[in-house]
This record gives sequence, structure tokens and C-alpha cells, in this order.
Amino acid sequence: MSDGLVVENVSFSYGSRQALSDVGFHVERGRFCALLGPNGAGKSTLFGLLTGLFTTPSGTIRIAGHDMRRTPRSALAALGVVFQQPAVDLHLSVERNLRYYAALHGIAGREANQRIAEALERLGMAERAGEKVSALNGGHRRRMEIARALLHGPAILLLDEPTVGLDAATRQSITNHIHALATEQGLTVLWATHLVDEVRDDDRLVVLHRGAVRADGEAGAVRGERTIGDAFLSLTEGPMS
Ligand SMILES: Nc1ncnc2c1ncn2[C@@H]1O[C@H](COP(=O)(O)OP(=O)(O)OP(=O)(O)O)[C@@H](O)[C@H]1O
Repeated sequence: MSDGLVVENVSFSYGSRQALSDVGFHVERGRFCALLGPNGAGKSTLFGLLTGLFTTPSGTIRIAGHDMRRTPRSALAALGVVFQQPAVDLHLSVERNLRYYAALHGIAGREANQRIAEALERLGMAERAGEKVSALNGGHRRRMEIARALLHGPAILLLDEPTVGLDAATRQSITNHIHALATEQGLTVLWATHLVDEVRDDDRLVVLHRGAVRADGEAGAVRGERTIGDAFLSLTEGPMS
């Protein structure tokens, strides 16, 4: 368990507004975990804590065995992040965007070339390396951002609603790629979404609602005889926070 993702007793408030209360779950190494929650559930707040954007006033976060409070640099070095809002330079090529990001992590020269080639290959983007990002469709831009998040070799990949605005076929292709990274390469994945059709029965599933964990387990077991959509609705009914 030490090399996966551990969240224990995490609470967080914006002033008097409590956004997370006593949230805890563990994701084992190499698992794809869907973090499912409706708008306002607290997903972005949790991502803010996992990525060091906010400090954790209470509770423990361990990333690949590194405690966020005691060894934040090691914890963050083990993390790859795909944020909800794309942050890429549209006027540069895919390869140039990745090269800048690699340089930020102190990776240059032949090592950078090799990692960029590998990351693009993994996401099925090798032939687009020389294209300007502005010429790519939304799905390919997203894949490029995922490739970029993998360049420094993170143990854990966080994705905050990465398929927003993409069509169904593209969404499925991207979720397939990320599942393959988990099963084939041992990457631990936390995938935040409010789209129930992105969750598969053999995924780990954590349902967050009004800042609290409402369900935690293998998705097939959490839904039981219900569809995942019905299970989600019954777990998240009641007023929004
Ligand atoms: N900067 C802020 N100041 C005050 N309250 C906030 C702030 N950001 C979020 N909140 C509140 O915290 C709670 C959790 O919000 P959060 O954005 O983490 O949810 P979310 O699950 O990411 O929702 P969404 O899918 O809409 O992004 C909500 O009640 C929200 O209104």
C-alpha cells in the first residue's frame, strides 16, 4: 500500500464553508480509481490538496509513500496531473510543448527526446509530434496533456474531469488509454468525474457527495444489482451543499 495513494481523515474548509469532512480512501498501486461526485461534491478541493495548491489543515495524504506534509517535494515529484482547464501553448508544436515541460523538471537533451517519444507513443500520438497544438482536435490535445503529465515518470496520475467537452468516442478512447497505463505499467490513477458511464465494474470507485465519502469499493460491488447511474443517484440524493 505504501506506494499507492493514501488519503486519511482529510477535512478542509473555505472560511466557514466546509468542503471536505473526514475524507479517507486508499488506492493501491496500479489501480484505476474513479472519484465520482456531482458538482460541488469536493473533487476539485481534494485535487487542490493532493497537488499542494492548498495545505492540509487536518488529516494525512501520502503519495507513493511520501507524506505531503513532511516531504512535499518528494510527494509532488511522484505526481502527474491533468487539470480540468487545459494549459498548453497553442502556437507551439506538440513536441515543443512537451520539451518545455520536460525542462521544467530538469530533463533535457537525449533523455528528454526519449521520454517525449515514449510518452507520445503510449498515448497513440507519435505521428503528431510535429503538429501545432492549435491544429489538433480536442481529444488529441487532451492526449498530449496526458503524455506531458507522464514525462517525469510519476507513480500516480491525477486527472480532474479530463474528458469534459469531448465526444463519446473520444472519451472512450482516452479512458481506454488510461486503463491500459494502470494495468500494463503499474500507474496508480485517480480519475475525477461526474460522468457515470466512465466507470467500469472492475474500477475502484469512491463516491464523494457534499464533502464526504458515500461509497468506497470495487464499482461492480458498489452498484450491486443496480446500474451505476442508479447507484450514484441514490448515493447522492439530498440537497447539495
Ligand atoms: N474558493 C472557494 N470559496 C468558498 N467555497 C468554495 C470555494 N471553492 C469551492 N467552494 C465550495 O466547496 C464545495 C466543494 O467544491 P468543489 O469545487 O471542490 O467541488 P467539485 O466536486 O469539484 O465540483 P465541480 O464538479 O462543480 O467542480 C462547494 O460547496 C463549493 O461551493
